[in-house]
Amino acid sequence: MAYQDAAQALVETGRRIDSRGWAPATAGNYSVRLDDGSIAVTVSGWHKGRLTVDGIMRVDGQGRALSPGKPSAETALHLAIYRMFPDAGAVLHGHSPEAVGLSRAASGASEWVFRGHEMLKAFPGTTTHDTERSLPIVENSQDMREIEDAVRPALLTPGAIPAYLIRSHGLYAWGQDLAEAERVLEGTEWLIAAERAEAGFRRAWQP
Ligand SMILES: CSC[C@@H](O)[C@@H](O)C(=O)COP(=O)(O)O
Ligand SMILES: [Zn+2]
Repeated sequence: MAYQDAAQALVETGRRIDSRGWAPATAGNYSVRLDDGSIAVTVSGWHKGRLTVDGIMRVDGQGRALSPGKPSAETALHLAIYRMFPDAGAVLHGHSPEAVGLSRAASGASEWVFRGHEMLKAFPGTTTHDTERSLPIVENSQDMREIEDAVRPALLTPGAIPAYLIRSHGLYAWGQDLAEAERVLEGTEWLIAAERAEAGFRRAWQP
């Protein structure tokens, strides 16, 4: 993707993610891998529902700025995904209350397993509901290297989905392009919301 197209697409993605309540305050960050191997990424501190193309910049594979601005504080996590997965073309990060609530309720757990949902087919390569997929959960840190080191083994496990959850922080999702990354983010958010609803109904109907 060329830079101008990527910047415009990221602005529109930010509006959609914010409209779902997954980008409150200045939370979240987004990126796209460009044709020349550099990365278009959100500038740190922008409200992601109010992005303009001035809120997008370019960095190289080491996170060094190639255009004016301070890249997202979590740029290193985006770069880690691009390094691990050569086919990844876009990374999205949101802070939905549901995803963060799940990560805190499952305190101490290193994963949350989704079983039997038709929505599992939102994950690339999953063709049936009759299976299970694990969402890795890692502890939060202000040291991006710690998060990357903690999550890498789970992400490289065969059958891993292109998403993980940072406890008390938010959800990362990626795909070969922005549309696929958004589908994974949305599918994962839906699965979390459905399981929360299920838990509520089960509680309500307990004798
Ligand atoms: C509400 S602050 C959230 C930030 O600390 C961070 O987690 C985040 O997602 C956005 O940081 P940013 O540097 O704007 O990309
Ligand atoms: Zn964040």
